[in-house]
Amino acid sequence: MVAARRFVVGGNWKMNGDHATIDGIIAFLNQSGGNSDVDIIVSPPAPYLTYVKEHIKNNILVAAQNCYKVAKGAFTGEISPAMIKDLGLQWVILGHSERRHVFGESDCLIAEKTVHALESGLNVIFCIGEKLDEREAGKTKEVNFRQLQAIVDKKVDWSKIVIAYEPVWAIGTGKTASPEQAQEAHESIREFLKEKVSQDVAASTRIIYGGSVTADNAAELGKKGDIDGFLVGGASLKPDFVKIINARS
Ligand SMILES: O=C[C@H](O)COP(=O)(O)O
Repeated sequence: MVAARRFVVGGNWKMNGDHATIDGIIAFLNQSGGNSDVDIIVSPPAPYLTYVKEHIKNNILVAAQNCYKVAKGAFTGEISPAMIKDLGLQWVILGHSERRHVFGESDCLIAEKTVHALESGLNVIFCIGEKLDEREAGKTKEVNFRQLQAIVDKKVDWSKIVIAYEPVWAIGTGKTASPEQAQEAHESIREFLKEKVSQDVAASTRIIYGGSVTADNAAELGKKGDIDGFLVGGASLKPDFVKIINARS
């Protein structure tokens, strides 16, 4: 029997913050008391990973925002899963739309990075999602399935993966997917996993939603059966993030 999926809320700080503002975020998170029913994962910029790990409460996990596909070497500007592990961290975000569309990362590279991160002992928040023109062309499923197929082909350990469905048109735009639009996409992703991987993986893999999640829309999104949490950008920098963490409580 497959265990119930535990709610997970990630805060992706992207390239934001300095010691002063990060101290403020740590303060409101540490004061919030957390939520024993929710996995909380914050993802600061790489230079602040250790600082956040050392100052945030132990029940809040810390993730890197990216990593490369090998352990070490002449790859200026990159960090490796081995380094993330060496900092005492367990999570990395891969395939974020900004990595795909601003930095031109391909499905193939993201799959290679995912395999290496998993083999190095990290858990991965694996991001997928369609652009506006792709949605308008009726290609939402096609894009999501293509991005997922890249790791299905690699026979990965799905117990260490959280899928983040983040429609690109909803990221940082204030245009949240409606609960129905998000549920439809999540349900189709779960069907895809059932068909391409297994019934158990489909039932147990957590699929979280990202794209203009706020304290005002999180509760309705979180009521949908296939939405297992959120990956939050802008709102994760503000005290309202605590309300998003508690949206399903
Ligand atoms: O990783 C987070 C997503 O890109 C969502 O960002 P946002 O909440 O600012 O739209």
